[in-house]
Amino acid sequence: MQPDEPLVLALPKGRILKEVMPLIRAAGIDPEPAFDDDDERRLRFATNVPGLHIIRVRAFDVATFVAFGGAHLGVAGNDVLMEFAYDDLYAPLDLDIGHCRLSLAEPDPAGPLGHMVTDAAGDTPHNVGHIRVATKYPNITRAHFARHGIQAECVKLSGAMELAPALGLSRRIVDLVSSGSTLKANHLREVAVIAHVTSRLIVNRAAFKTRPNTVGAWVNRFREVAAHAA
Ligand SMILES: Nc1ncnc2c1ncn2[C@@H]1O[C@H](COP(=O)(O)OP(=O)(O)OP(=O)(O)O)[C@@H](O)[C@H]1O
Ligand SMILES: O=P(O)(O)OC[C@H]1O[C@H](OP(=O)(O)OP(=O)(O)O)[C@H](O)[C@@H]1O
Repeated sequence: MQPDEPLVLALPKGRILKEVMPLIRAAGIDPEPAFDDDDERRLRFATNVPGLHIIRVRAFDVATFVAFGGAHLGVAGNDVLMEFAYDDLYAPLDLDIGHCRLSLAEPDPAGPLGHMVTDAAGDTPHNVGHIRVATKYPNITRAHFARHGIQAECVKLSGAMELAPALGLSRRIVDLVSSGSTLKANHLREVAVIAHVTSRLIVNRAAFKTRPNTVGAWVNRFREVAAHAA
């Protein structure tokens, strides 16, 4: 990471992008027009700010790009930050967007999956020394159950976790919940909230130390913008 290299800001390309762009623009950053073109195949974009580029990557990869120094700044949910627990980044600012929760869910006893008291791993609601859970968050899930003295075997999925109980992968899932409508539509119920989730501004620690004037100035700018939006 050379001091004269452009600063790189990593943004998640999925659902959070719509919520984060007003903050980016309020901070005075306008990406080149191609950024808004869904057919554009480039992933790195110049902005109106000389020496500041934006990359558009998957939400789960923002933390990795920033932790490895490929990007200096980024926006990521604390679900992603908890899952990876990178030492090389820090999250100085809650942007108060992307509100949801990371929860444990299981078949709703009153619904058509209510008969599912066991899963392929043999666990029951009353015999849970070892259980199986389908999730995109195996590290958080294992740590959560370990705190309760339970060993969780995780089936790693990248989406559509809510299908797992009906199709026999696992009785339980750990996934993000916002309105609760996805759980309901799949005959599941939320049984425990593991973490409340919002999106954070994240910063590569080394970049913050070696380029305090530029990286620190952006952190301050986003702090002002977030305070004003609140
Ligand atoms: N239902 C939701 N409501 C609010 N925020 C959410 C919700 N689901 C996810 N988020 C937040 O958005 C981030 C990205 O969501 P998700 O992992 O579902 O990716 P995506 O936007 O579907 O894109 P992709 O899976 O293609 O990377 C999550 O890490 C979380 O912080
Ligand atoms: O409680 P709700 O308001 O229904 O939201 C929860 C859903 O939102 C997220 O999925 P998303 O829509 O991002 O799709 P994905 O499975 O492709 O990540 C999450 O994984 C849940 O499936």
